[in-house]
Amino acid sequence: MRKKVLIVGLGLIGGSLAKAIRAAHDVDITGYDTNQESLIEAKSLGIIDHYTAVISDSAKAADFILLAAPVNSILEHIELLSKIDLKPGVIITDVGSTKRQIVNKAANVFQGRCTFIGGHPMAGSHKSGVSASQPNLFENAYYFIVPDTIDKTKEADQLQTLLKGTHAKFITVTPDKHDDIVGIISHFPHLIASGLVHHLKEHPEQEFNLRNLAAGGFRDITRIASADPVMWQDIISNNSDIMLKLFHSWEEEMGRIKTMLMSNDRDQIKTFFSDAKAYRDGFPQKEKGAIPAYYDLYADIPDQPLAISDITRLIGEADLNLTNINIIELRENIFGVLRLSFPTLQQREQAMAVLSNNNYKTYLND
Ligand SMILES: NC(=O)c1ccc[n+]([C@@H]2O[C@H](COP(=O)([O-])OP(=O)(O)OC[C@H]3O[C@@H](n4cnc5c(N)ncnc54)[C@H](O)[C@@H]3O)[C@@H](O)[C@H]2O)c1
Ligand SMILES: O=C(O)C(=O)C[C@]1(C(=O)O)C=C[C@@H](O)C=C1
Repeated sequence: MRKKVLIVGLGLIGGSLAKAIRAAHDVDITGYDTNQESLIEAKSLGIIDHYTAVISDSAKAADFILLAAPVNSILEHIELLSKIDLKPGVIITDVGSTKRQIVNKAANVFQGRCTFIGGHPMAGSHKSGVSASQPNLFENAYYFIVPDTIDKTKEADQLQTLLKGTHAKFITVTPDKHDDIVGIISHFPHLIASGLVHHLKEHPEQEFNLRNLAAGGFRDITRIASADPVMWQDIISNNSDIMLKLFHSWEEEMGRIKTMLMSNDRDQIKTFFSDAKAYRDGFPQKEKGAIPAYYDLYADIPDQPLAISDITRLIGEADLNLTNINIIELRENIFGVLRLSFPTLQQREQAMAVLSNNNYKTYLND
């Protein structure tokens, strides 16, 4: 019999997981989402087999339940599931970006009656919704597996087998360790990115229309500020104690920079940048999670009508999956640069070949 999977929340992550699971297994997938349109779209794309407006019957029949809604909705669903008579042996997991409250809540309400193993794939996007989902979103990304204190090796293996189509690299950590790690690498940077946008928005020189002048650098560093506010509201409020701890070290860092500028010591300024560059350049290039979120290709575009549509047509005809497109700079009568993002290295290489064969100049900037 085909195993039954219930996915609660069919957005970017739920939809991408459904696609990855389907790619590796012949399973029966039911979707539940408060947004009816997501369900209809998921069904019509063949991501799910069925959808439901109430989860109880599908939950009772499920072998695996994946909670992929925002963090607070995951907490609500854990509570709800604890009141349903679930199938013996069912494995429940989630993808929420914080883990202490989720794993604790599950341990408290399930009381060992069924298996809950927290999860968190370290890949994503500032885009949301099932239409942005991709089967290979998690390829080579780290995927945190976060059991509670009870030994759940056998069930964790079963979960990883279900998720093998993600081609992610599983790493087991405690809830405390998880929230500390993602605090520094994901949540705190998100606060800073949104803070930088506010900083620009509140700047007095608004008659120069600063947001139009903000070029590639500002756009790159603030890309994640375009992510879904509800998702981030839940993440930050669940991890606020760790954010507050990180503010101490951040303020110290800002203080060091300020002192360096006040002394205007040119050697020290150079060392500041060269140390940061050396550390960042040492990040693994071909793995997702750290950098790059996508595989970016840059192409010169002449200031001619239809140049962009010609490039996207060539990429579409080659059956390549363009995950993002961004015009870095385009002024009259000069070349602009188009940043094209692809989900895999291989697709980027194919796009490079297609564009070069059609006389477009392309670059990498990894
Ligand atoms: N986006 C990322 O980069 C990323 C990466 C890893 C983990 N996560 C985590 O994954 C989860 C989902 O994020 P996403 O990016 O897929 O968001 P998304 O907005 O694309 O999808 C969330 C889906 O959940 C649905 N939903 C909201 N409340 C619900 C409820 N009460 N019951 C059922 N469905 C509900 C929404 O309608 C939406 O379809 C979040 O917990 C987030 O923290 C996100
Ligand atoms: O690539 C992005 O846009 C993301 O923000 C992805 C990102 C991250 O911070 O790296 C965001 C939240 C998740 O919990 C995991 C991944």
